[in-house]
Formats: sequence, C-alpha cells, structure tokens
Amino acid sequence: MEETTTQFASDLVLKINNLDLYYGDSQALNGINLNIPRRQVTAFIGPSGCGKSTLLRCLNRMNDLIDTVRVEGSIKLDDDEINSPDMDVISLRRRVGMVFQQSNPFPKSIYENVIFGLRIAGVKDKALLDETVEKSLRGAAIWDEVKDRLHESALGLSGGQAQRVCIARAIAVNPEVILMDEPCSALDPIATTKIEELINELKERFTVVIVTHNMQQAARVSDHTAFLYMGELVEFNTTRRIFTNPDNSQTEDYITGRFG
Ligand SMILES: Nc1ncnc2c1ncn2[C@@H]1O[C@H](COP(=O)(O)OP(=O)(O)OP(=O)(O)O)[C@@H](O)[C@H]1O
Repeated sequence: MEETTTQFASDLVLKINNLDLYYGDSQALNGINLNIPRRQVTAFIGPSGCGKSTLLRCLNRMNDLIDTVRVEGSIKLDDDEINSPDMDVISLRRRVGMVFQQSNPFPKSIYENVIFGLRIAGVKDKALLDETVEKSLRGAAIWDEVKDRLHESALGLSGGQAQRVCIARAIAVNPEVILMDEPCSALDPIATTKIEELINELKERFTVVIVTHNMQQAARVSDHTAFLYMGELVEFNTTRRIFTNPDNSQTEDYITGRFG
C-alpha cells in the first residue's frame, strides 16, 4: 500500500493550521499546515533560513520573547489553542519542553538542574524529588555516569553529558512534547550517537520534534519529516518516503545535495 500522510493521521498531538509568522514586515512562515503524530519523532529539515527554528519555537510560544514577532493561524496542542491569549504560557512550556543547540545547564548541581521545574512548581517532597532525579537521569541515559556526583556542578560535565542532563531536566516535568533545536550540532560523533539512541527511546513516552541540518540524522532518528523552503512547508511524509521517493522535486534536490 502507498505510504501517505493519512496513514499516521489518527493520533495527533499538535495540529498546525494556516500558520503565518512575521518578524516586523518580513514574513518567515507562510501558510503552514502540519499535523504532528503523538509519540513519534518528527524532523524539520531545509536550507538555512527556511524557518525550521521559527516553526519549532511556535510550538511552545518561545517566539513571544521576540518583540517584533506577529503570529496568525492556529496551533492546537490536543484541543488547546496555543496561540490563544488565554493560553498559560508557563504551563504550555511545561507540556512542550525544549532542548537547545548549545546545552545550557544552569550553574547549579546536576541534581538541582534536573528538578529545576519541580522547584519552580513548589514541590518540596524530598522523596519525590530524589525519585524524579533518578528516573529522569535514567530516562536521559546518563544516570550511571553521574549518580556519584549528583551534587557537583553541572558545569563540569562534557558537552554530551550536559546535553543529556538538559534532556533529563526537560523530561522531569513529564511533558507531552520535547522540542530539540539541532541538539547534536555542538557534539562529537560518539556523543551524537548517544543522543540519537536516546531520542529513539524517548519516543516511547514523549513526542519529539527535532530540527536538524544533518540529513543522515533525520533519516536515522525520525519517523516523519517535514521539508521547509523559504518559509513554506514543501512536503511532509514518512521519513522513509521523503528519503526514498519524495513527491516534490525540490525535496529530492535538497536531500540529494543538488540544491541551490
Ligand atoms: N529574531 C529574528 N528577527 C528577525 N528575523 C529573524 C529572527 N529570527 C529568524 N529570523 C529570520 O527568519 C527566517 C527564518 O529563520 P530561522 O532561524 O527560523 O531559519 P532556520 O531554517 O532555522 O535556519 P538555520 O538552519 O540557519 O538555523 C530567516 O530569514 C531569519 O533571518
């Protein structure tokens, strides 16, 4: 049977409809329609400046931090409108966590980094905090490496370890979705492999949306791939289809390196 987007349309965590985004007068996203399947990995690919990070940041309203941004259109997280003025952005960011290109551990212990979100939420139960630290670090595949130094500064970790602690911090609040903006671009191949294996495990519990410049990485880690070009969604389909038999010639040119 033909593999089409309709095959994975049943359980959607995010539904993006007619999304436009402007930085001042400059339009960066144009009429994006895209549904993101739950507990799967979706990759955003496309040439530099096509709008991948901008689109990712729409999913937990990180663009609110930029004064000139104007957004039109709808993004539903389950049945809740993300762009509604009534949306509580703090709770949205708990439901849709984020991991950045450069790992950003806070200048605190590993333990405090992981439970940062719980501290903000006022959780004081020591047993619960201890349990969350262990569960989150195990979930981020770094428990064995740090279990004997939980109270040492997270700033002493290697880049790959710090990125996994940041992933532990993201999963500690039990989000529905984890956004990852080029999470491996500052890492060596071994640390990259660890994060890629981790992404594969994370999708048992979470939905992952990842921006990557690395075609091989998109092919290795994602179930579905969206190709963007100049602020438009050119093609969205299963990763296998995008990388073996894309519908659009621009997609084919991009993934085969013939682009531009
Ligand atoms: N804060 C900002 N203010 C104004 N324009 C911006 C801002 N951030 C991004 N842009 C513009 O929006 C467009 C999309 O940028 P974006 O960073 O989303 O692309 P991208 O595909 O993630 O690129 P890259 O792969 O290089 O990170 C670009 O033209 C960029 O210059």
